[in-house]
Amino acid sequence: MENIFRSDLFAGKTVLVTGGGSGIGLAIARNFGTLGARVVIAARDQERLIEAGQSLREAGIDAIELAVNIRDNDSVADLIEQLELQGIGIDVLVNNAGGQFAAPALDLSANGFRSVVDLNLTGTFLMCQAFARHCMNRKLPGCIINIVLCQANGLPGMAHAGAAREGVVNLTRTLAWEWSNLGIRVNAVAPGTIKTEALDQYDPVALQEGIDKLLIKRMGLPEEVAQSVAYLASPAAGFITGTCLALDGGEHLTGASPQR
Ligand SMILES: CCCCCCC/C=C/C(=O)SCCNC(=O)CCNC(=O)[C@H](O)C(C)(C)COP(=O)(O)OP(=O)(O)OC[C@H]1O[C@@H](n2cnc3c(N)ncnc32)[C@H](O)[C@@H]1OP(=O)(O)O
Ligand SMILES: NC(=O)C1=CN([C@@H]2O[C@H](COP(=O)(O)OP(=O)(O)OC[C@H]3O[C@@H](n4cnc5c(N)ncnc54)[C@H](OP(=O)(O)O)[C@@H]3O)[C@@H](O)[C@H]2O)C=CC1
Repeated sequence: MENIFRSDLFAGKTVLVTGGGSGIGLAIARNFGTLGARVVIAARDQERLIEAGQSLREAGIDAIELAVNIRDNDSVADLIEQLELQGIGIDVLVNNAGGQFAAPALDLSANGFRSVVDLNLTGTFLMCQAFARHCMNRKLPGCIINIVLCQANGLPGMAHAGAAREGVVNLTRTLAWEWSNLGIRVNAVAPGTIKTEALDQYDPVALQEGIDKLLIKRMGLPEEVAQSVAYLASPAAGFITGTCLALDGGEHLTGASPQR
């Protein structure tokens, strides 16, 4: 897909993308790298992360991979400490790591609910907090973009994820308030169904039914998410904070979420 941005837009900037070893996160990292940024990709699966890092470097991108489990505060602190020890300052944080499983609310165990909230809400908060402290230490501004998912009409079949992601949208607004005096802009992007390998875990018939109900009848592309994220991180979005951008083929209007 054509890149609409200037190729040196993020020269001199460093962008940290959680879950950057696969799917949407890797597309986001590749896009920032193509636009001149150094990128740090962080996730749990080291093998996949290294392979992703190599693919970025082969494309001429300055890429570093580091391990993190965003659900674990010590792991998050360790990630930031490693970056600081290496003299790497982060300008943009993209909280992309996340996920869930499909299950009717009546069947969800307390632990199953908690694990999805832990990953998507608590994990995102821990990363945001560590990043804000890092910005304070550097005495420099920053930018956070939280990837959520289209939950505006509720998320039947994924109550835990809907609650967690709506929590992240509210967190986005609150942190935009609290950290405006630090020069940190905080925004979110809410994708609908985006064509990545992670969709293999969902029923293809249900997926197609959802797409048929959209205003734009196709899946979104990871590159489309990546360009929206780049826009929100760019100076062109310098007056935007506390928002959530729906990138979903109109799903937030049509309520096309299938019974998952
Ligand atoms: C119809 C299609 C709609 C498509 C919409 C598409 C929109 C969204 C797309 C995406 O988000 S793409 C997704 C990207 N990746 C993922 O979703 C995978 C992420 N999953 C995970 O990381 C983990 O599975 C998890 C959800 C965080 C859970 O990990 P954890 O290590 O905490 O799990 P466990 O310790 O194994 O289990 C904890 C608890 O949860 C229950 N559980 C786990 N998986 C399932 C499952 N598939 N079904 C039911 N229950 C599950 C598990 O049983 C444990 O509960 P207890 O048994 O202890 O009560
Ligand atoms: N594809 C879609 O249709 C949509 C996806 N989304 C969201 O976009 C994001 C990316 O999705 P997508 O690329 O499709 O799926 P992926 O499964 O490829 O991406 C999820 C990423 O999160 C990382 N991750 C998961 N748990 C943790 C953890 N505890 N700590 C650190 N990293 C973690 C995974 O890496 P690892 O396992 O190595 O840790 C993986 O790289 C997710 O938050 C997803 O829910 C939102 C709407 C739609």
